[in-house]
Amino acid sequence: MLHSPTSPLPSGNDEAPLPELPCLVAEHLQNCSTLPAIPGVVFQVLQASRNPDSSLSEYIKAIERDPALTLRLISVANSALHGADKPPVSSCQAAVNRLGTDTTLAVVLGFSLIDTTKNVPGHMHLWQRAIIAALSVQCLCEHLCPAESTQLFTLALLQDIGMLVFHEIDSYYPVIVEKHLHDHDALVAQEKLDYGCDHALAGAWLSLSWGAPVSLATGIANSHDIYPNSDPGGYCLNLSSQIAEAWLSEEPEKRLNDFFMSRKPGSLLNPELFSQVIQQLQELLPPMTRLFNIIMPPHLDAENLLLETRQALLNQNQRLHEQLSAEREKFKELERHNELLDHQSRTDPLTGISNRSHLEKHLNEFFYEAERNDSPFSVIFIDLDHFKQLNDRHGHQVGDQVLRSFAQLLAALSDEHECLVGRYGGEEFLVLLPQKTAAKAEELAQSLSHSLAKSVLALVKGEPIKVTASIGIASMSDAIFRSPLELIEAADQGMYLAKRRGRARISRFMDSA
Ligand SMILES: Nc1nc2c(ncn2[C@@H]2O[C@H](COP(=O)(O)OP(=O)(O)OP(=O)(O)O)[C@@H](O)[C@H]2O)c(=O)[nH]1
Repeated sequence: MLHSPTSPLPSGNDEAPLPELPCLVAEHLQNCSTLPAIPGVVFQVLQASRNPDSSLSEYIKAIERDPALTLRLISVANSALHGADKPPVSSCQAAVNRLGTDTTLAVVLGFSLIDTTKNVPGHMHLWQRAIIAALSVQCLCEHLCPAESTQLFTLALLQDIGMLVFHEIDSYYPVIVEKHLHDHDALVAQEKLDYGCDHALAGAWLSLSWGAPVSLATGIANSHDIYPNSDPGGYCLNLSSQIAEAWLSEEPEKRLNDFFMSRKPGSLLNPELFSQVIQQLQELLPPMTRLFNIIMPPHLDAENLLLETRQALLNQNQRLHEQLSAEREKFKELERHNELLDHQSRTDPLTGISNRSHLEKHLNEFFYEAERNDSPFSVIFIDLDHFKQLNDRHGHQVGDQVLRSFAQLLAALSDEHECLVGRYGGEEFLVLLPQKTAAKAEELAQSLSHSLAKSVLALVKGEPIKVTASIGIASMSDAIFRSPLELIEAADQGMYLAKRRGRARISRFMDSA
């Protein structure tokens, strides 16, 4: 961006924290004789507003020089916007007192600018937008940030005055405005492309050139910024622009409804506030447009709009509710699926009891816990006898059935005693007995042998199939085991001893030593 060759600022404003204007705009602002001239009265009000030491009487003295302006200011002070529930004022002093300096300045500037520009093609829309935005921001601020209300009223009313500059610079500008009449963001983007800055910055410098306070100029410059919920003043300003744009669109009810429905979750604009703002605007707009001498923007069917908004809200809530239920169902489904995966990762598919990796995980846990606490921990290693023969004689399917039935016996055992049972591989099974001594493990092994002896594990053509098992037992107290694997190997050795001794029996690792 080029530096402006000659600053449009009156002396004393050099410290204004504004970005520089592009050369083209700065030159026009400096030299353009057709830009709206500020009447002497307004100039004096501006002077007073720039001086922090000015008293209200200086505003009043300046305004009283123009009886017509004084009358209009009194009317504003008595309007529904400022004078509702208050006794009417009849003097300039009382009006300025009621309105405060910010609003007085806005109204005085507004009157003068509107009077001088309203007959220029395209300008009426600008002022209608300004009035709707100013009234909206005032209504919103009353509820969300009353302390900022008057300042933001001024800002909203004057935020688009920079458009007057572009109207003077470029005879094609009215076409651009017309093209983007209902899309302010698109207009701003086009201005930046064509002139190197938007009308907010041009308006800020224009206001400074008239002698407006730096705070007002900065506010105008930043009026297109997007403000978060946490900055209620800025947020109200954003909302007011959107309301004004929707109000002046071709389908105001629909656009306002869409605008409300598209607000972000957690927005400060709740349904009650929205309906209050729309109703207040309906009441305030006619007298205000009369006061400012501008054409009344289209009248809305507010009742219908609010009905539609309420209905849309209900539909939205219903949709949200349905979405939430669907998501909950999806989540439950996912949970079920995860549970299934978890179960599958722990379970031996043939027998339905714990698989080897699950056994090993717990073996580690029990082993190190016993080691740490010097507490008992025993392991039972079971190998079904002559299983190859069984498979060979009756087939694999019968073998599978036997494995499943044996696993059920083991599972019943784990229900009775605090232990973990699982298939270690092939026809080998493990029982892990945390907190159990070798003697307890032996008791349990015997009980298993007895129930195995009584159990029919499969039927082949009505013939009962029974099996025996060789069982080995190892316990933490049997030796110094350096790892969980060494304890399992010891139980395995016990099992082999049982095999060597003739199968269908129980042997302890201790006996093999
Ligand atoms: N049906 C079936 N058989 C299996 C399965 N896994 C391993 N086997 C069989 O189990 C048999 C184990 O045979 P061996 O290791 O020789 O042992 P054994 O025949 O039981 O003899 P001993 O252990 O000495 O009593 C093999 O024939 C394997 O094919 C399985 O999932 N289903």
